[in-house]
Amino acid sequence: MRKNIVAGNWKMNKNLQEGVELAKELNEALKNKTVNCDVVIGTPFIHLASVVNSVDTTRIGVAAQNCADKESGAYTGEVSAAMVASTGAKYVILGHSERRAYYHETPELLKEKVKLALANGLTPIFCIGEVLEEREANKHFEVVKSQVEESLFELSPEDFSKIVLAYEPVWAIGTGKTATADQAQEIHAFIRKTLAEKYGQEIADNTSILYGGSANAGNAKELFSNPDVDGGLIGGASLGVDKFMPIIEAF
Ligand SMILES: O=C(CO)COP(=O)(O)O
Repeated sequence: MRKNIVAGNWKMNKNLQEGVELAKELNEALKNKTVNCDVVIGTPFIHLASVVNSVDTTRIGVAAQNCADKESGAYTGEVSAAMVASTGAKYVILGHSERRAYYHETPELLKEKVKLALANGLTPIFCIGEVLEEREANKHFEVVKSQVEESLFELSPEDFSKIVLAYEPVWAIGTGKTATADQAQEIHAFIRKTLAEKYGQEIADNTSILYGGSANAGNAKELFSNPDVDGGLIGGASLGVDKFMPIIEAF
């Protein structure tokens, strides 16, 4: 059966010392506590190794927020999937709308990143989601469908079954405007149906589909109570244990 996952995406926040401190605080808060979801934190690259060494990685999975589309070599400034994996990180967030919009990441490029992440044993948390104009034009279903088709549907069923999806409507990210529980359920169910048509019901049923976009302690319970919402990818509210723990405990 699919897993419930609450994943933090710190984005470009926290210097190294602050990041390690936050990771340690979260580790402490989770100690001796039973929670009903897997917990992941997505840190900047330079934090990865220190954060991995600061937490019980059987309780907290560590994620990079990106990786290169090339294996290795003369690509100044890039960080490969193998390098990410060598830190002990287990996940990589790929296809975030901020990377698509600000760094011009294309479906083709993301396809390469996903392949390399999988080849290096990382679990991709693959982000999809429409912008406001697409939602208003009622195009959100076709947008998310093509996002998964374009970057993921060449994967073998075995590889696809290692993917975690995150539906993040761009209009809800960092805006304080969350999708309603019904809007989230409607599109998550549609995404699962899309997966079932391609890979069969069993793989679709086993794929975790997270919601992201202004999720917080106040709305997490309602969002997560939907049958097709398997957790959250949390930005702002993952930057403090006081805000992140209640979301973890919403399951
Ligand atoms: O983009 C997000 C997570 O990847 C969501 O960010 P916020 O939770 O800050 O809206």
